[in-house]
Amino acid sequence: MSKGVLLVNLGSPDSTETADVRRYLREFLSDPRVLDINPIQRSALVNLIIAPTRAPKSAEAYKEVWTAEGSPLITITYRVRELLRERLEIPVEVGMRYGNPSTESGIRALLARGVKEIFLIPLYPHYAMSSYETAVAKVQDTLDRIAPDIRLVVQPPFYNDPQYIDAVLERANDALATDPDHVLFSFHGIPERQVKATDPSGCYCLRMEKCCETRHPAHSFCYRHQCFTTARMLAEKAGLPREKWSVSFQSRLGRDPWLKPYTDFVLEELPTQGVKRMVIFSPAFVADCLETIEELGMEGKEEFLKAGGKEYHLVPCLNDATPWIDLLERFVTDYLDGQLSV
Ligand SMILES: C=CC1=C(C)c2cc3[nH]c(cc4nc(cc5[nH]c(cc1n2)c(C)c5CCC(=O)O)C(CCC(=O)O)=C4C)c(C)c3C=C
Ligand SMILES: [Fe+2]
Ligand SMILES: [Fe+2]
Repeated sequence: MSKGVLLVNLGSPDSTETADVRRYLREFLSDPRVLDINPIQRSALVNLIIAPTRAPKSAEAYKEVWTAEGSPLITITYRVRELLRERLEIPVEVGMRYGNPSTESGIRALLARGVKEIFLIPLYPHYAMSSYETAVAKVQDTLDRIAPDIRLVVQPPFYNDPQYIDAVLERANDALATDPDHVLFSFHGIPERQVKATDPSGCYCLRMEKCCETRHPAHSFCYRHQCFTTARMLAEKAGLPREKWSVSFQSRLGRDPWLKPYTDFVLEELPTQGVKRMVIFSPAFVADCLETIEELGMEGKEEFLKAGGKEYHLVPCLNDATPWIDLLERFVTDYLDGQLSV
């Protein structure tokens, strides 16, 4: 059977024009897996509050990171596609969950090559309904609509894959060589209620103390547990003593409680605890994007320095680094060798 690979990431606006950013935010935040509230409230919130007020602010932020080629997230994902194509004999396409190139265009490009089975790699190491789950659902829904006979096989989250851990650490050699006082692992946040919503037992995650540190089947879907595991594995592999590293969650939106501690608060607090030199990782993102370049690289750095910090080193994402391409290639060869079931 003819097989092909689809890489799916989050997506960016088409340009930094406010109208394009507004269109992108509307599509993104109308997703019930992102704003998981009553549909009438969601529509009111998106159309009456977020689209008018957030779009101009986000457009300014996007201007800070935009390059001559466009959005970093999109151009990096295209480079990854090219590098994978050089190594594989089966077609490789890209589709974004929101915006362009759309998920559907990626699928149609594979269908045009005669592909009958798609191997989907959601470009997220961790499971969250607002990232991994919605990417899989979008691909499945699109296939049901335009090509119901096509089979779909999905790469599971790889947050604890030793090869992913090594690939992330390889990006940190220069930063860690600065002998930091503290290392912060900052993950994209999600609302606490979404951790509870994806708990299949309905009674475990965030409902008891240390839930994420004790073994439990719910952890196949627990973003918080998976982030903690990635951070612990990175810290252990880097030989960091326990008191020299911590985890935080960034990019919250709205007033509901999100996973804590919040990165911006931690960055202001660390200098008051004697931390002058720090290194910050963002292991939830495989490609540099608005949330790493602007939020951590610019805003976060300013917050830390203003609070009395002296040195701040942001570890670049995996981007198009060879160990990451090696890992993606391994995912595909494992799939082709039949090590993943449909
Ligand atoms: C790591 C995976 C991501 C999760 C989980 C996630 C959850 C999540 N995000 C928002 C709201 C926004 N996120 C925005 C940007 C953005 N988010 C991710 C990844 C995850 N989001 C990425 C890679 C990016 C950058 C995209 C780019 O073009 O570079 C934005 C847009 C920018 C802004 O206005 O801040 C919003 C909005 C929610 C509400 C959420 C979970 C519920
Ligand atoms: Fe996000
Ligand atoms: Fe948990």
